[in-house]
Amino acid sequence: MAEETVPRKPSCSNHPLLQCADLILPWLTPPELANVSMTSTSLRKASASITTLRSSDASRTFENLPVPFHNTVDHYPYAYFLYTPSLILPSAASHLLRQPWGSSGSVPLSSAPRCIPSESVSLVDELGQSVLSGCDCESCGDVGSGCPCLGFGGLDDVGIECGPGCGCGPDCGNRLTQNGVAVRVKIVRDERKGWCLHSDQLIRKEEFLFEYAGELLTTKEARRRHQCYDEISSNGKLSSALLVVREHLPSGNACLRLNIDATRIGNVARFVNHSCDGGNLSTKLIRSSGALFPRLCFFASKDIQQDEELTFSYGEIRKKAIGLPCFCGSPSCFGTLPSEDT
Ligand SMILES: C[S@@+](CC[C@H](N)C(=O)[O-])C[C@H]1O[C@@H](n2cnc3c(N)ncnc32)[C@H](O)[C@@H]1O
Repeated sequence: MAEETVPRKPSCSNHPLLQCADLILPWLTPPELANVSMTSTSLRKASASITTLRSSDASRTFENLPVPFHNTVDHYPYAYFLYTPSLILPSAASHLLRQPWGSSGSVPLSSAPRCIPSESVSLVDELGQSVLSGCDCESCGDVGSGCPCLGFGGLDDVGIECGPGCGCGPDCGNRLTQNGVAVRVKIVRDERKGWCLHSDQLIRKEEFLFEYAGELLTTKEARRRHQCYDEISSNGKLSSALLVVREHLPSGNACLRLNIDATRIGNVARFVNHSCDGGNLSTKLIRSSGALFPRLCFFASKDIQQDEELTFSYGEIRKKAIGLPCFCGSPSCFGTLPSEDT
């Protein structure tokens, strides 16, 4: 005899969105997640667990070490931005509209592009001699090994590492800055400065910390975005992270301008705040043999204790200007943050 079938009311766990919540929710922005969480108790719980996972690692598992958020001053659990562990060209960035963040399964590290896909280049001096040719070594971390990349001199304030133009592989010891964030850091909320990057371990003077990753822009596009960000950030709604770096080329007459925007897509370096006394970080451009562009890398300019905030100088203030207020707290504080107009 056939059993009597009682039509069931659809339960919450049968909600189509809940059944694939783990697949969909990690792709949502914070406002979208908040909207979804209001629709049922189960989705509220699922959204809460996404938020917990997001605040436990800003790097979306792209880095070797998790980078947690800590906030005891207001209700923001994390800052929302897309993550890239290395420089990215705008053509690639424009395709990157969303990125999963907060799924219980992690994104495999191998899917993270570590270097911008660049064509092999060779830099030449005024006589047309190649000054950065790469090496044929299979392994050249040893200073005594005679690797030409280690012995190179000629560009002031520019470090040289092995790169795509070399015969060695990713494990070569002369690729110190090419493996993502090298020290334990955390992102701490401050009432006046917003998010701040802090050390979560003792860091020794001259140790490498991380590079400044983001979108590599043309100067025209950087100027356009600067103007746009200035307008929005004047009402306190945006913390822009567009950095301009100038590299003087060997001839002394030419200057390469790098515009790196980490506002929408970036890495942990986008949380480093300004300090008028220069802070505890110094920057250096690192060229890798065969890579088209140098990368801006951060090193400790002094010993840094665990929990100390990591800061550097955003630039000089040459004239009195009306700008965003500076709260660096150093005795030499100028009162205003450096910008293109100061
Ligand atoms: C690159 S972001 C740094 C991270 C930023 N605090 C955040 O919450 O995302 C630069 C912005 O941080 C803030 N900032 C950086 N240094 C500061 C300082 N010394 N005093 C006040 N605000 C600062 C300004 O809003 C600036 O536009």
